[in-house]
Amino acid sequence: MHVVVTAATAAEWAPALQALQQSGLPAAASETEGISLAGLPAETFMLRAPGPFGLRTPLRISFHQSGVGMLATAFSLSKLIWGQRPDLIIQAGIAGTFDTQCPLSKVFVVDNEYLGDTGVLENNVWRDLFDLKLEGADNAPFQNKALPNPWLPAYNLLQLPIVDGVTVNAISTDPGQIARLTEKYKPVLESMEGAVLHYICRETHTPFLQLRAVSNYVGVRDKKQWSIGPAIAILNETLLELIKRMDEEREDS
Ligand SMILES: O=C(O)c1cccc(C(=O)CC[C@H]2O[C@@H](n3cnc4c(=O)[nH]cnc43)[C@H](O)[C@@H]2O)c1
Repeated sequence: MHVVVTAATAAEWAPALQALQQSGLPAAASETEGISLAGLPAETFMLRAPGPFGLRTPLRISFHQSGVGMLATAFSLSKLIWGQRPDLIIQAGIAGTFDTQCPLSKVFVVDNEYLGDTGVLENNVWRDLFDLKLEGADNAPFQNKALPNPWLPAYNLLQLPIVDGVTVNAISTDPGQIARLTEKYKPVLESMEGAVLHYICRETHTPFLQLRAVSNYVGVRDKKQWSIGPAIAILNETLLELIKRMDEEREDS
């Protein structure tokens, strides 16, 4: 089984990569493109030896940097999927939250994703592709105007809290925009790549999981109030725990 961990920036998965490098697990040069963008060693880690009689294939973990935003992510994830056909893609990243009661650094998995800035803002009313009748509510890959993750029951092995997310090209700063997105989609998280993962993986039938740690409250522009370091630390601890659980579950099966 080949699992690819992808993030907008290499910084978001660097602690997990480092932990695997220091673990002594066998590492092989990976064909994963994108990782070289970060100037980091291209490696694929093999967890556990194949089972008795060599019947079980090892769990292969490799790392991929998609770039920030929808455009870079769409290109690099498409290339990754068509080139390597991974068995699972885990998008690991930081995110803003719309929930002012949510503690910073909390880790979630995302079910429904929405495109938060594809449409038109007219007289202060936000109309998305479905309102504009440019897309059908259930036209693939959409389902009920959203991009849900049907693989969540299979891969949310740590039973992390499940929330919905909205994806934007430009981080939301305007209170009016934040209110419109909150009212229309009721998202807990905002990212710049999530919906792309859901869209492309649904289209290509590639299992996926979006794992996000909260780094900031949406709309807060003072970077000193962001909590990027702690969010990345807990995100990577969770990622390693998930990989370990995945490996154990394969051992049991
Ligand atoms: O501070 C800025 O001006 C700025 C402009 C563009 C991007 C950033 C990032 O730090 C984004 C990195 C990464 O983090 C995700 N992210 C984190 N918080 C949010 C948010 O409130 N809204 C949307 N995305 C967010 C995003 O997925 C980026 O890839 C800073």
